[in-house]
Parts: sequence; C-alpha cells; structure tokens
Amino acid sequence: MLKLPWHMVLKAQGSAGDASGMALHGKVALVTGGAQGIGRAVAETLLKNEAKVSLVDLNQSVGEMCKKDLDQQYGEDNCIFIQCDVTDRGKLQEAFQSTVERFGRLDIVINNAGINNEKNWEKTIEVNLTSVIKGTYLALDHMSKEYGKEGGVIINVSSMAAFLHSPHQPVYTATKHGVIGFSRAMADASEQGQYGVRINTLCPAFVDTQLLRTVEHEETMGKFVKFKDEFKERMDKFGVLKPSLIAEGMMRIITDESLNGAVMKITCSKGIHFHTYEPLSA
Ligand SMILES: NC(=O)C1=CN([C@@H]2O[C@H](COP(=O)(O)OP(=O)(O)OC[C@H]3O[C@@H](n4cnc5c(N)ncnc54)[C@H](O)[C@@H]3O)[C@@H](O)[C@H]2O)C=CC1
Ligand SMILES: CCCCCC(=O)CC\C=C/C=C/C=C/[C@@H](O)[C@@H](O)CCCC(=O)O
Repeated sequence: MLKLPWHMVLKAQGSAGDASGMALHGKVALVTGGAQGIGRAVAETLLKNEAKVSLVDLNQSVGEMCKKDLDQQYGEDNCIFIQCDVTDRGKLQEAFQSTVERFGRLDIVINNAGINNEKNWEKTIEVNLTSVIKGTYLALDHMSKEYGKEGGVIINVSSMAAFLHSPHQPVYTATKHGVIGFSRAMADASEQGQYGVRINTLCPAFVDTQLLRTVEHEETMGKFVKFKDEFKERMDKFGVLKPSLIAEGMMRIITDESLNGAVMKITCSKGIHFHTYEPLSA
C-alpha cells in the first residue's frame, strides 16, 4: 500500500489546481453510502487523487445524480454507481464482485453507510454494525493475502457518539461502539494472520449532512425525540464539521500505512486526532 508524505496527498478541499493529485493513481476504492454526505465527500477526494471509485448506495436517484456530477468533474470512466442495500448479503457480495470485474482490483473499502433510527432500532443495528462486519469480510475476500490477494486498507465509520453518548440515540450509540471493537479486533487478526490489510476506524463528531437532520424527526427518533434539544445544544456547543474534513481524515488513513487498528477522531476543537487506549493493568 502507498506510503506518501502527508503533504503530497491532495487535501480534501483540494488546493486549486494542485497537480499532485496522483496519490492513488491505479487504486480502486469501494465506498458504501457513497451517494451523499460523508461518502460522497470521500468519493470526490479519492477521484481527485486519481483512484477509481465504486459508489454503493441504497438511493437510486441520488446515486445516479452523484455519478453524473462526478463524471462531469472527473471523467466518465473513473466511477461507477451500484444500487445496493448493504443489509442484503447477496447484493453486497455482487457489488464487490461487480467492482472488481469493472476495475480489475480492489485496494480501499470504506464501510460508511449508516442510519439513525431508534424506532426501527433493529434496522439500525443491521446497517450500522452487521453490514460493516459483512463489508469488512467481503473486503478481505478481495484484498487479503490469505486469499492470494495484494492487501489493502479498510475504513469502518463509527462516531464520536461512541465517546460522548446521549440519551436520544441509545441504539445508534451501541452500533458505533460495536464498530470500534470489531475493527480493532480485526486489525489484530489481520496483523497476526498476515492478511496485509490495514483496518482502521473513523469517529467524526457532528457533520453537516442529511443524517444529522434526522434528530428533529419523531419517525426516526421515536420517544427519544424529546431529548433533541440537548443534542442540538451540544451541536451548538461543539460545532458542526464539513464532510470534506472527514474525507481528509480518510485520506490520511489510506495513505499512512503505519495505521492499523487506529481510532481516528475528528472534532471541531481538536481536528483530526487519534484516541489512545491505556494499556490494561494486571
Ligand atoms: N452526520 C454526522 O453527524 C455523523 C455521521 N457519522 C456516520 O457517517 C456515516 C455517513 O453518514 P452521513 O454521510 O452523515 O449520512 P447521510 O445520510 O448523508 O448519508 C448516508 C448514505 O448512506 C446510504 N445508506 C443508508 N442506508 C443504506 C443501506 N441500507 N444500504 C446502502 N446505503 C445506505 C444513504 O442512502 C446515504 O446516501 C454513517 O455511518 C454515520 O453514522 C458519524 C458521526 C457523525
Ligand atoms: C441525529 C443522529 C445523527 C447522529 C450522527 C452522529 O454520530 C453525531 C455525532 C455524535 C456525537 C458527537 C459528539 C461530539 C463530540 C466532540 O465534539 C468533542 O469535542 C466533545 C468532547 C467532549 C469531551 O471530551 O468530554
């Protein structure tokens, strides 16, 4: 995998006319939830850095529009859109297979798709955790040296909700905790099993996307919607990030091959930084 001085990687917001956007030339990335929000932001940054990108998303119309926009900006042969519900194991497997058949390889997988629904909390677990596990295993099928592949990097998207819980999204919070635990364990498995695949977690704070706006809705928050004011007060207190900064953090994980098992946090107060775990005392 690539090891580039960080300054060589085109920043997420892309310095105008920066010609150094070669960081990922020839690499292929698959991004779930890639049609909007954080997923679209990282797809754009990947394309700026000359990667090929497979946008995997449930939303057909938004996905097609996203591909059309990206084709206009980065050329028609550099990204594909695959309509897919990540909770459908067969469809997700097909999405990975189609990506490899189209571009010939797979190097980067970003398990980003996520929802916030405390009413249908079982669905939230299916999308935010179970499908991240499925996506990780499918990524290894196509990248792990245990299967004769060339290695790669996986980014699983958690949240700062795993560090600062709130009463209005209990199951969402549980899924994001689970993503961290699973990813750190898998990173150790990959190292000990010599998979050649780095597995890292990214925990954004509040980010200005459609998901954040679900906090107002009783149909997603259920009885916990009554706690929305505290959540909004926290947004005011801690600030709201742009999706492009999250994309920048993802690029750092992708290009710094020293990172495996890392838990990257991105907040307004501290920017891009890493969580450190105290060694367990006897
Ligand atoms: N927006 C925020 O404040 C934060 C978001 N995150 C996480 O970032 C990730 C991306 O979220 P955002 O970009 O904010 O949300 P978003 O709602 O803007 O985008 C999520 C995308 O995932 C897709 N998606 C949802 N369910 C799917 C399914 N079953 N199969 C395939 N695609 C599906 C949606 O169609 C959408 O395009 C999520 O995992 C979320 O939990 C983490 C921390 C903060
Ligand atoms: C409406 C539901 C969508 C939820 C999307 C999220 O995941 C939102 C993120 C959830 C929590 C964010 C917490 C942010 C914390 C940071 O800003 C940090 O600066 C707070 C530090 C607090 C501390 O150090 O104790």
